[in-house]
Amino acid sequence: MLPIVVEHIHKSFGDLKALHDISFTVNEGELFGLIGPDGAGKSTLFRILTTLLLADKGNATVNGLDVVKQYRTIRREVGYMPGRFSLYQDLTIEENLNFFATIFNTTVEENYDLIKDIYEQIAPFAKRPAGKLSGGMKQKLALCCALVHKPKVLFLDEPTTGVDPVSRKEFWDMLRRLKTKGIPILVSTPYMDEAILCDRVALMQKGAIMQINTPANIVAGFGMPVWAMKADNMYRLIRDLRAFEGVYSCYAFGEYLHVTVNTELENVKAYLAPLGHEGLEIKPAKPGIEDAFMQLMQEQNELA
Ligand SMILES: Nc1ncnc2c1ncn2[C@@H]1O[C@H](COP(=O)(O)OP(=O)(O)OP(=O)(O)O)[C@@H](O)[C@H]1O
Repeated sequence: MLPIVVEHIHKSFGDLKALHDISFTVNEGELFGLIGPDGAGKSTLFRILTTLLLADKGNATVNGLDVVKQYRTIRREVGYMPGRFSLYQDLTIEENLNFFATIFNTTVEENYDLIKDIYEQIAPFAKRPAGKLSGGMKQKLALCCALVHKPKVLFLDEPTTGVDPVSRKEFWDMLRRLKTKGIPILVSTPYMDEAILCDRVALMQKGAIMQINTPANIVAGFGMPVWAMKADNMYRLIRDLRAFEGVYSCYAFGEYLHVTVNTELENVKAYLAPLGHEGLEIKPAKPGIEDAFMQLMQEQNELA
């Protein structure tokens, strides 16, 4: 039995198609990522799978249970960390955790082995109200609360959004450790650097899945050379490159632009030369998952 099966799910809000024909499966023990920008439909899908929202069309099962007919059992069996902070701000760390344990008819002690690693990091602040914790600590507490009843499947909706880079890294280290305990995890993120930490990912945009694969296969399937470019005036460089028909895609990547071209590179250089860009640098770049994602987004936009 697969932990998550999604078949042809559709969901609209008025005229807006939030999800369009979404299908995928999550395997036993898998860390599966839904990757996409704001508005891609990730939270809507989480809400359908955690039985908080009904799809217009399509079927889905979680741990073999139908999200419509068996919603009560699913609610008992899954852990869900919603995108927005879900804890009680006035309750302390300890009180929040005990509260979540109680509503699932269990105790913190009963499943302590599962949360021990994470809880120990916030235990020194056990008496502090959740509202007074840093973003990274809130996120650890929210994860403990989602795990306290030993869920059979874990849903984490944008757990690292708005969290500092160090806490983001720590969080992903925690997820890798959780994975070794065999809990299948569906996690969403808008951050591409987190995509590569998943076993498989679905790249989403505007309510549709563009590709599902392992991060390595997605990168391997990227068929174009990528050029890293920079100049003193990056704003003008990006504007000039995007205005040139020989440039296929161009977007900011760290301190460089990542550029793909549908002409010889020499033609791009010849186009830029008279424009007088100071400090212009052009060098080959190694394609990453961001490049694959941008290419897929562009292809989808061209089809639309
Ligand atoms: N209850 C609702 N009523 C109307 N529109 C909605 C509702 N919920 C979501 N939407 C719209 O559906 C689309 C998908 O939203 P969703 O929250 O699922 O995206 P997301 O990928 O999770 O991004 P975000 O990080 O912004 O939440 C967006 O355009 C959003 O405005």
